[in-house]
Amino acid sequence: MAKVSLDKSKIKFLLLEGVHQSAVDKLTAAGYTNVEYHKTALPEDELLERIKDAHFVGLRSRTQLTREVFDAAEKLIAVGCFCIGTNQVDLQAAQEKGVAVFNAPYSNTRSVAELVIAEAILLLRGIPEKNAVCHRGGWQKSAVGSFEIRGKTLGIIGYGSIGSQVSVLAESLGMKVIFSDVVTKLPLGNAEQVTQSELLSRADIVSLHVPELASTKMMIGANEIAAMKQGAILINASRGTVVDIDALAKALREERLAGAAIDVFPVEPKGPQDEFVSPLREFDNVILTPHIGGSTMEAQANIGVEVAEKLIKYSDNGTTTSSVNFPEVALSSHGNVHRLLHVHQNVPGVMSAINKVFSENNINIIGQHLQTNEKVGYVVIEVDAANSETALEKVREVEGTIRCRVLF
Ligand SMILES: NC(=O)C1=CN([C@@H]2O[C@H](COP(=O)(O)OP(=O)(O)OC[C@H]3O[C@@H](n4cnc5c(N)ncnc54)[C@H](O)[C@@H]3O)[C@@H](O)[C@H]2O)C=CC1
Ligand SMILES: O=C(O)C(=O)COP(=O)(O)O
Repeated sequence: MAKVSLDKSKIKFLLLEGVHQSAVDKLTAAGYTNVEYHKTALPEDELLERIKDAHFVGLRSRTQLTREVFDAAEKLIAVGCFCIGTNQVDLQAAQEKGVAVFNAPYSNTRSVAELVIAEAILLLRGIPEKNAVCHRGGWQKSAVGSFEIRGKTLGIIGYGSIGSQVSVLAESLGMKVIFSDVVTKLPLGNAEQVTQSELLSRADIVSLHVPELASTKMMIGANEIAAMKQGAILINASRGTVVDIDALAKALREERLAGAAIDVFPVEPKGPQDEFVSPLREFDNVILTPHIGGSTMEAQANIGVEVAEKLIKYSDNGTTTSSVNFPEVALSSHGNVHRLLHVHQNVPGVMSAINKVFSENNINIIGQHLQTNEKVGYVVIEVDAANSETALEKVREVEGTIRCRVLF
Protein backbone atom coordinates (compact mmCIF):
# COMPACT_ATOMS: atom_id res chain seq x y z
CA MET A 1 0.00 0.00 0.00
CA ALA A 2 1.45 3.38 -0.97
CA LYS A 3 2.07 6.03 1.67
CA VAL A 4 -0.66 8.62 1.47
CA SER A 5 -1.76 11.73 3.36
CA LEU A 6 -0.90 11.50 7.02
CA ASP A 7 -3.51 12.07 9.62
CA LYS A 8 -2.94 15.63 10.92
CA SER A 9 -2.49 14.45 14.46
CA LYS A 10 0.48 12.36 13.32
CA ILE A 11 2.27 15.28 11.68
CA LYS A 12 4.91 16.39 14.17
CA PHE A 13 5.81 20.05 14.58
CA LEU A 14 9.02 20.64 16.54
CA LEU A 15 9.00 24.25 17.75
CA LEU A 16 12.21 25.63 19.27
CA GLU A 17 13.52 28.84 20.85
CA GLY A 18 10.23 29.84 22.48
CA VAL A 19 8.40 30.84 19.32
CA HIS A 20 5.28 32.77 20.25
CA GLN A 21 2.20 30.96 21.54
CA SER A 22 0.29 32.44 18.58
CA ALA A 23 2.04 29.83 16.41
CA VAL A 24 0.89 26.95 18.60
CA ASP A 25 -2.66 28.35 18.66
CA LYS A 26 -2.73 28.69 14.89
CA LEU A 27 -1.44 25.15 14.36
CA THR A 28 -3.85 23.67 16.88
CA ALA A 29 -6.80 25.51 15.33
CA ALA A 30 -5.81 24.01 11.97
CA GLY A 31 -5.88 20.51 13.46
CA TYR A 32 -2.13 20.09 14.03
CA THR A 33 -2.05 18.97 17.64
CA ASN A 34 1.24 17.07 17.62
CA VAL A 35 3.41 20.01 18.65
CA GLU A 36 6.63 19.50 20.61
CA TYR A 37 7.51 22.86 22.15
CA HIS A 38 10.88 23.95 23.56
CA LYS A 39 11.52 27.32 25.16
CA THR A 40 15.17 27.36 24.13
CA ALA A 41 17.41 26.16 21.34
CA LEU A 42 18.49 22.53 21.80
CA PRO A 43 22.06 21.29 22.17
CA GLU A 44 23.15 19.76 18.86
CA ASP A 45 22.92 16.11 19.95
CA GLU A 46 19.42 16.62 21.31
CA LEU A 47 18.39 18.48 18.16
CA LEU A 48 19.58 15.54 16.04
CA GLU A 49 17.47 13.21 18.17
CA ARG A 50 14.31 15.34 18.33
CA ILE A 51 14.26 16.23 14.66
CA LYS A 52 14.39 12.60 13.49
CA ASP A 53 10.63 12.13 13.41
CA ALA A 54 9.62 15.77 12.89
CA HIS A 55 7.77 16.75 9.72
CA PHE A 56 8.11 20.47 10.42
CA VAL A 57 10.58 22.42 12.50
CA GLY A 58 10.17 25.99 13.71
CA LEU A 59 13.14 28.00 15.01
CA ARG A 60 14.58 31.47 15.42
CA SER A 61 18.08 32.83 14.84
CA ARG A 62 20.01 30.56 17.20
CA THR A 63 19.38 27.01 15.96
CA GLN A 64 21.81 25.95 13.26
CA LEU A 65 20.23 23.63 10.70
CA THR A 66 23.35 22.21 9.09
CA ARG A 67 23.61 19.55 6.40
CA GLU A 68 24.19 17.02 9.17
CA VAL A 69 20.91 18.01 10.80
CA PHE A 70 19.08 17.68 7.47
CA ASP A 71 20.62 14.22 7.03
CA ALA A 72 19.17 13.21 10.40
CA ALA A 73 15.78 14.77 9.68
CA GLU A 74 14.45 12.03 7.45
CA LYS A 75 10.80 13.06 7.60
CA LEU A 76 11.27 16.80 7.41
CA ILE A 77 9.01 18.56 4.89
CA ALA A 78 9.52 22.21 5.78
CA VAL A 79 11.36 24.63 8.05
CA GLY A 80 9.77 27.74 9.52
CA CYS A 81 12.22 30.48 10.52
CA PHE A 82 10.18 32.54 12.97
CA CYS A 83 12.35 35.58 12.15
CA ILE A 84 13.75 37.42 9.12
CA GLY A 85 17.25 35.95 8.78
CA THR A 86 17.65 32.49 7.25
CA ASN A 87 21.44 32.32 7.47
CA GLN A 88 21.16 29.77 10.29
CA VAL A 89 19.72 27.26 7.81
CA ASP A 90 21.80 25.52 5.15
CA LEU A 91 19.37 26.47 2.38
CA GLN A 92 21.31 24.49 -0.20
CA ALA A 93 21.11 21.28 1.84
CA ALA A 94 17.40 21.93 2.48
CA GLN A 95 16.74 22.32 -1.23
CA GLU A 96 18.65 19.17 -2.11
CA LYS A 97 16.53 17.25 0.41
CA GLY A 98 13.31 18.78 -0.93
CA VAL A 99 12.68 20.72 2.27
CA ALA A 100 10.95 24.07 1.81
CA VAL A 101 12.06 26.95 4.05
CA PHE A 102 9.81 29.83 5.06
CA ASN A 103 10.41 32.97 7.15
CA ALA A 104 8.64 36.14 8.29
CA PRO A 105 10.22 38.85 6.14
CA TYR A 106 8.35 41.86 7.55
CA SER A 107 6.89 41.12 10.98
CA ASN A 108 9.78 42.48 13.08
CA THR A 109 11.04 45.14 10.65
CA ARG A 110 9.45 48.01 12.57
CA SER A 111 10.77 46.74 15.93
CA VAL A 112 14.37 46.82 14.67
CA ALA A 113 13.88 50.23 13.06
CA GLU A 114 12.48 51.76 16.25
CA LEU A 115 15.38 50.43 18.30
CA VAL A 116 17.92 51.87 15.87
CA ILE A 117 16.33 55.32 16.03
CA ALA A 118 16.19 55.19 19.82
CA GLU A 119 19.86 54.22 19.96
CA ALA A 120 20.83 56.99 17.57
CA ILE A 121 19.17 59.55 19.85
CA LEU A 122 20.67 58.13 23.03
CA LEU A 123 24.17 57.87 21.61
CA LEU A 124 24.22 61.38 20.16
CA ARG A 125 23.24 62.67 23.61
CA GLY A 126 25.90 60.56 25.36
CA ILE A 127 23.17 58.95 27.47
CA PRO A 128 24.78 55.50 27.84
CA GLU A 129 27.84 57.01 29.64
CA LYS A 130 25.79 59.49 31.66
CA ASN A 131 23.46 56.70 32.73
CA ALA A 132 26.41 54.50 33.75
CA VAL A 133 27.96 57.36 35.74
CA CYS A 134 24.68 58.01 37.61
CA HIS A 135 24.43 54.31 38.45
CA ARG A 136 27.88 54.59 40.04
CA GLY A 137 26.84 57.64 42.07
CA GLY A 138 28.28 60.28 39.73
CA TRP A 139 26.60 63.36 38.20
CA GLN A 140 27.86 64.27 34.73
CA LYS A 141 25.62 67.26 33.98
CA SER A 142 27.07 68.74 30.81
CA ALA A 143 26.10 69.59 27.24
CA VAL A 144 29.56 68.88 25.92
CA GLY A 145 29.45 66.12 23.29
CA SER A 146 25.62 66.08 23.33
CA PHE A 147 23.75 66.69 20.09
CA GLU A 148 20.26 66.67 18.65
CA ILE A 149 19.72 64.18 15.86
CA ARG A 150 17.85 66.82 13.84
CA GLY A 151 20.00 67.85 10.88
CA LYS A 152 22.52 65.03 11.36
CA THR A 153 23.35 62.60 8.58
CA LEU A 154 22.36 58.98 8.94
CA GLY A 155 24.15 56.51 6.66
CA ILE A 156 22.26 53.26 6.11
CA ILE A 157 24.15 50.32 4.64
CA GLY A 158 21.62 47.86 3.20
CA TYR A 159 18.43 49.64 2.09
CA GLY A 160 16.03 46.71 2.28
CA SER A 161 12.95 46.36 4.48
CA ILE A 162 14.62 47.48 7.71
CA GLY A 163 17.02 50.01 6.21
CA SER A 164 14.22 51.78 4.33
CA GLN A 165 11.97 51.76 7.42
CA VAL A 166 14.79 53.36 9.44
CA SER A 167 15.14 55.90 6.62
CA VAL A 168 11.49 56.99 6.89
CA LEU A 169 11.58 57.29 10.68
CA ALA A 170 14.89 59.19 10.59
CA GLU A 171 13.61 61.73 8.07
CA SER A 172 10.49 62.32 10.13
CA LEU A 173 12.87 63.41 12.92
CA GLY A 174 14.68 65.80 10.63
CA MET A 175 17.72 63.72 9.74
CA LYS A 176 19.44 63.72 6.36
CA VAL A 177 19.51 60.12 5.07
CA ILE A 178 22.09 58.65 2.72
CA PHE A 179 22.32 54.97 1.95
CA SER A 180 24.35 52.38 0.08
CA ASP A 181 23.22 49.07 -1.32
CA VAL A 182 24.51 46.53 -3.82
CA VAL A 183 21.46 47.18 -5.97
CA THR A 184 19.90 50.45 -7.06
CA LYS A 185 16.99 51.19 -4.74
CA LEU A 186 14.13 53.63 -4.83
CA PRO A 187 15.14 56.31 -2.29
CA LEU A 188 12.23 57.05 0.04
CA GLY A 189 11.48 60.68 0.83
CA ASN A 190 14.61 62.75 0.34
CA ALA A 191 17.07 59.92 0.95
CA GLU A 192 20.00 59.67 -1.43
CA GLN A 193 21.86 56.57 -2.65
CA VAL A 194 25.63 56.97 -2.52
CA THR A 195 28.65 54.69 -2.65
CA GLN A 196 29.69 52.99 0.58
CA SER A 197 32.89 55.02 0.77
CA GLU A 198 30.99 58.29 0.34
CA LEU A 199 28.54 57.16 3.01
CA LEU A 200 31.32 56.37 5.47
CA SER A 201 32.93 59.74 4.95
CA ARG A 202 29.69 61.76 5.30
CA ALA A 203 27.59 60.01 7.94
CA ASP A 204 27.39 61.07 11.59
CA ILE A 205 25.76 57.73 12.31
CA VAL A 206 26.25 54.55 10.28
CA SER A 207 23.63 51.82 10.69
CA LEU A 208 24.01 48.36 9.16
CA HIS A 209 21.07 46.44 7.72
CA VAL A 210 22.58 43.82 5.43
CA PRO A 211 21.97 40.05 5.61
CA GLU A 212 24.67 37.59 6.64
CA LEU A 213 26.36 36.57 3.39
CA ALA A 214 29.90 35.67 2.40
CA SER A 215 30.07 39.15 0.83
CA THR A 216 28.98 40.96 4.01
CA LYS A 217 31.36 39.08 6.31
CA MET A 218 33.54 41.65 8.12
CA MET A 219 32.42 44.29 5.63
CA ILE A 220 33.02 46.88 8.36
CA GLY A 221 36.64 46.35 9.38
CA ALA A 222 39.55 48.57 10.36
CA ASN A 223 39.67 50.35 6.97
CA GLU A 224 35.96 51.13 6.90
CA ILE A 225 36.01 52.35 10.50
CA ALA A 226 39.01 54.52 9.69
CA ALA A 227 37.03 56.00 6.79
CA MET A 228 34.23 57.12 9.15
CA LYS A 229 34.10 60.69 10.43
CA GLN A 230 35.90 61.48 13.67
CA GLY A 231 33.34 61.13 16.46
CA ALA A 232 30.83 59.16 14.38
CA ILE A 233 28.61 56.40 15.74
CA LEU A 234 28.19 52.82 14.52
CA ILE A 235 24.99 50.81 14.96
CA ASN A 236 24.78 47.12 14.09
CA ALA A 237 21.51 45.24 14.46
CA SER A 238 22.09 43.04 11.40
CA ARG A 239 24.42 40.10 11.99
CA GLY A 240 27.49 39.67 14.17
CA THR A 241 29.67 38.56 11.28
CA VAL A 242 29.38 41.94 9.55
CA VAL A 243 31.61 43.98 11.90
CA ASP A 244 35.18 43.34 13.00
CA ILE A 245 34.59 43.76 16.74
CA ASP A 246 38.30 44.05 17.58
CA ALA A 247 38.71 46.87 15.08
CA LEU A 248 35.65 48.57 16.55
CA ALA A 249 37.00 48.18 20.10
CA LYS A 250 40.30 49.72 19.00
CA ALA A 251 38.56 52.71 17.41
CA LEU A 252 36.52 53.27 20.58
CA ARG A 253 39.60 53.00 22.77
CA GLU A 254 41.34 55.58 20.59
CA GLU A 255 38.19 57.75 20.77
CA ARG A 256 37.92 57.76 16.98
CA LEU A 257 34.25 56.85 17.33
CA ALA A 258 31.95 58.51 19.87
CA GLY A 259 29.95 55.39 20.57
CA ALA A 260 28.23 52.33 19.19
CA ALA A 261 25.14 50.20 19.61
CA ILE A 262 25.62 46.52 18.96
CA ASP A 263 22.79 43.96 19.10
CA VAL A 264 24.43 41.04 17.30
CA PHE A 265 27.80 39.40 17.88
CA PRO A 266 30.17 36.99 16.18
CA VAL A 267 29.56 34.56 19.03
CA GLU A 268 26.35 34.86 21.01
CA PRO A 269 25.65 33.04 24.27
CA LYS A 270 23.48 29.96 23.80
CA GLY A 271 21.22 30.99 26.67
CA PRO A 272 20.97 33.02 29.88
CA GLN A 273 23.23 30.54 31.68
CA ASP A 274 26.23 31.39 29.44
CA GLU A 275 28.41 34.42 30.01
CA PHE A 276 28.36 37.11 27.35
CA VAL A 277 31.99 37.66 26.42
CA SER A 278 32.98 40.68 24.33
CA PRO A 279 35.77 43.27 24.20
CA LEU A 280 32.99 45.86 24.05
CA ARG A 281 31.93 45.28 27.65
CA GLU A 282 34.49 47.78 28.88
CA PHE A 283 32.91 50.78 27.12
CA ASP A 284 30.20 52.87 28.78
CA ASN A 285 29.53 54.57 25.45
CA VAL A 286 28.47 51.33 23.77
CA ILE A 287 24.89 50.10 24.04
CA LEU A 288 25.04 46.32 24.20
CA THR A 289 21.81 44.41 23.66
CA PRO A 290 21.34 40.63 23.56
CA HIS A 291 20.09 40.23 19.97
CA ILE A 292 16.68 41.69 20.75
CA GLY A 293 16.25 43.96 17.72
CA GLY A 294 13.15 42.03 16.69
CA SER A 295 12.07 40.99 20.16
CA THR A 296 8.86 42.87 20.86
CA MET A 297 5.55 41.34 21.83
CA GLU A 298 3.94 42.72 18.69
CA ALA A 299 6.59 41.35 16.37
CA GLN A 300 6.74 37.92 17.98
CA ALA A 301 2.96 37.48 17.98
CA ASN A 302 2.75 38.49 14.31
CA ILE A 303 5.67 36.26 13.35
CA GLY A 304 4.02 33.31 15.12
CA VAL A 305 0.86 33.70 13.06
CA GLU A 306 2.62 34.49 9.77
CA VAL A 307 5.02 31.55 9.76
CA ALA A 308 2.53 29.06 11.20
CA GLU A 309 0.11 30.02 8.40
CA LYS A 310 2.78 29.40 5.77
CA LEU A 311 3.57 25.98 7.22
CA ILE A 312 -0.12 25.08 7.45
CA LYS A 313 -0.75 26.11 3.83
CA TYR A 314 2.19 24.03 2.65
CA SER A 315 1.03 21.06 4.68
CA ASP A 316 -2.65 21.40 3.78
CA ASN A 317 -2.47 22.12 0.10
CA GLY A 318 1.12 22.36 -1.10
CA THR A 319 1.37 26.15 -1.39
CA THR A 320 4.96 27.38 -1.32
CA THR A 321 4.31 31.10 -1.77
CA SER A 322 7.17 33.19 -0.32
CA SER A 323 9.41 30.22 0.40
CA VAL A 324 13.03 31.39 0.48
CA ASN A 325 14.52 28.31 -1.23
CA PHE A 326 11.71 26.72 -3.22
CA PRO A 327 9.87 27.44 -6.45
CA GLU A 328 6.66 29.27 -5.53
CA VAL A 329 3.37 27.57 -6.30
CA ALA A 330 0.16 29.18 -5.02
CA LEU A 331 -2.75 26.79 -4.68
CA SER A 332 -6.25 26.91 -3.32
CA SER A 333 -7.64 24.05 -1.24
CA HIS A 334 -8.00 20.92 -3.30
CA GLY A 335 -11.64 19.92 -2.82
CA ASN A 336 -12.28 16.34 -3.86
CA VAL A 337 -9.19 15.79 -5.97
CA HIS A 338 -5.98 14.26 -4.65
CA ARG A 339 -2.81 16.25 -5.03
CA LEU A 340 0.62 14.82 -5.76
CA LEU A 341 3.43 17.10 -4.64
CA HIS A 342 6.62 16.21 -6.49
CA VAL A 343 9.98 17.84 -5.83
CA HIS A 344 12.66 16.94 -8.36
CA GLN A 345 16.05 17.94 -9.68
CA ASN A 346 15.63 20.53 -12.40
CA VAL A 347 17.25 18.48 -15.17
CA PRO A 348 15.96 17.69 -18.65
CA GLY A 349 13.55 14.78 -18.95
CA VAL A 350 11.98 14.67 -15.48
CA MET A 351 8.69 16.29 -16.44
CA SER A 352 8.33 14.19 -19.57
CA ALA A 353 9.02 11.04 -17.49
CA ILE A 354 6.35 12.12 -15.00
CA ASN A 355 3.82 12.83 -17.71
CA LYS A 356 4.62 9.47 -19.32
CA VAL A 357 3.61 7.75 -16.07
CA PHE A 358 0.17 9.30 -16.39
CA SER A 359 -0.33 8.52 -20.07
CA GLU A 360 0.99 4.95 -19.78
CA ASN A 361 -1.26 4.22 -16.81
CA ASN A 362 -4.24 5.99 -18.32
CA ILE A 363 -4.52 8.41 -15.39
CA ASN A 364 -6.20 11.69 -16.17
CA ILE A 365 -4.40 14.83 -14.98
CA ILE A 366 -7.04 17.23 -13.66
CA GLY A 367 -4.64 20.08 -12.98
CA GLN A 368 -0.88 20.64 -13.07
CA HIS A 369 1.15 23.48 -11.57
CA LEU A 370 4.89 23.60 -12.19
CA GLN A 371 7.49 26.05 -10.99
CA THR A 372 11.22 25.66 -11.13
CA ASN A 373 14.30 27.42 -9.94
CA GLU A 374 17.87 26.81 -11.00
CA LYS A 375 18.22 23.61 -8.98
CA VAL A 376 14.79 22.11 -8.29
CA GLY A 377 11.38 21.78 -9.84
CA TYR A 378 8.16 21.60 -7.85
CA VAL A 379 5.16 20.19 -9.64
CA VAL A 380 1.73 19.71 -8.15
CA ILE A 381 -0.47 17.29 -10.06
CA GLU A 382 -4.15 16.87 -9.33
CA VAL A 383 -5.71 13.48 -10.02
CA ASP A 384 -8.93 11.83 -8.99
CA ALA A 385 -8.95 9.91 -5.73
CA ALA A 386 -9.07 6.44 -7.30
CA ASN A 387 -5.76 6.97 -9.09
CA SER A 388 -3.58 8.77 -6.58
CA GLU A 389 -1.98 5.71 -4.99
CA THR A 390 -0.89 4.23 -8.31
CA ALA A 391 0.33 7.62 -9.49
CA LEU A 392 2.33 8.17 -6.32
CA GLU A 393 3.99 4.75 -6.51
CA LYS A 394 5.04 5.22 -10.14
CA VAL A 395 6.01 8.87 -9.94
CA ARG A 396 8.26 8.17 -6.97
CA GLU A 397 10.35 5.95 -9.22
CA VAL A 398 11.00 8.66 -11.80
CA GLU A 399 14.72 9.44 -11.99
CA GLY A 400 15.52 12.82 -10.47
CA THR A 401 12.79 12.59 -7.83
CA ILE A 402 13.82 14.20 -4.54
CA ARG A 403 10.58 13.80 -2.65
CA CYS A 404 6.96 13.05 -3.41
CA ARG A 405 3.86 12.99 -1.23
CA VAL A 406 0.17 12.99 -1.78
CA LEU A 407 -2.45 15.17 -0.14
CA PHE A 408 -6.15 14.55 0.22
N1 LIG B 1 18.77 42.19 15.38
C1 LIG B 1 17.68 41.54 15.10
O1 LIG B 1 16.98 41.05 15.98
C2 LIG B 1 17.27 41.40 13.68
C3 LIG B 1 18.20 41.35 12.68
N2 LIG B 1 17.83 41.22 11.38
C4 LIG B 1 18.87 41.20 10.34
O2 LIG B 1 18.67 42.29 9.47
C5 LIG B 1 18.93 41.88 8.15
C6 LIG B 1 18.26 42.79 7.17
O3 LIG B 1 16.86 42.60 7.22
P1 LIG B 1 15.90 43.17 6.06
O4 LIG B 1 16.07 44.61 5.91
O5 LIG B 1 14.56 42.64 6.33
O6 LIG B 1 16.53 42.42 4.80
P2 LIG B 1 16.36 42.80 3.27
O7 LIG B 1 16.74 41.59 2.52
O8 LIG B 1 15.02 43.41 3.04
O9 LIG B 1 17.46 43.94 3.03
C7 LIG B 1 18.83 43.72 2.99
C8 LIG B 1 19.44 44.73 2.03
O10 LIG B 1 20.85 44.62 2.10
C9 LIG B 1 21.35 44.77 0.78
N3 LIG B 1 22.71 44.23 0.69
C10 LIG B 1 23.11 42.94 0.59
N4 LIG B 1 24.45 42.89 0.57
C11 LIG B 1 24.91 44.17 0.67
C12 LIG B 1 26.18 44.74 0.70
N5 LIG B 1 27.29 44.01 0.63
N6 LIG B 1 26.26 46.10 0.80
C13 LIG B 1 25.15 46.86 0.86
N7 LIG B 1 23.90 46.34 0.84
C14 LIG B 1 23.79 45.02 0.75
C15 LIG B 1 20.33 44.06 -0.09
O11 LIG B 1 20.42 44.43 -1.44
C16 LIG B 1 19.03 44.50 0.58
O12 LIG B 1 18.55 45.70 0.02
C17 LIG B 1 18.43 40.43 8.13
O13 LIG B 1 19.03 39.69 7.12
C18 LIG B 1 18.81 39.94 9.50
O14 LIG B 1 20.09 39.35 9.45
C19 LIG B 1 16.50 41.13 11.04
C20 LIG B 1 15.53 41.19 12.00
C21 LIG B 1 15.84 41.27 13.40
O1 LIG C 1 14.63 38.17 12.51
C1 LIG C 1 15.87 38.02 12.57
O2 LIG C 1 16.60 37.80 11.60
C2 LIG C 1 16.52 38.15 13.88
O3 LIG C 1 17.71 38.32 13.95
C3 LIG C 1 15.71 37.99 15.09
O4 LIG C 1 16.14 36.78 15.64
P1 LIG C 1 15.40 36.14 16.90
O5 LIG C 1 14.10 35.58 16.41
O6 LIG C 1 15.18 37.24 17.89
O7 LIG C 1 16.33 35.07 17.37
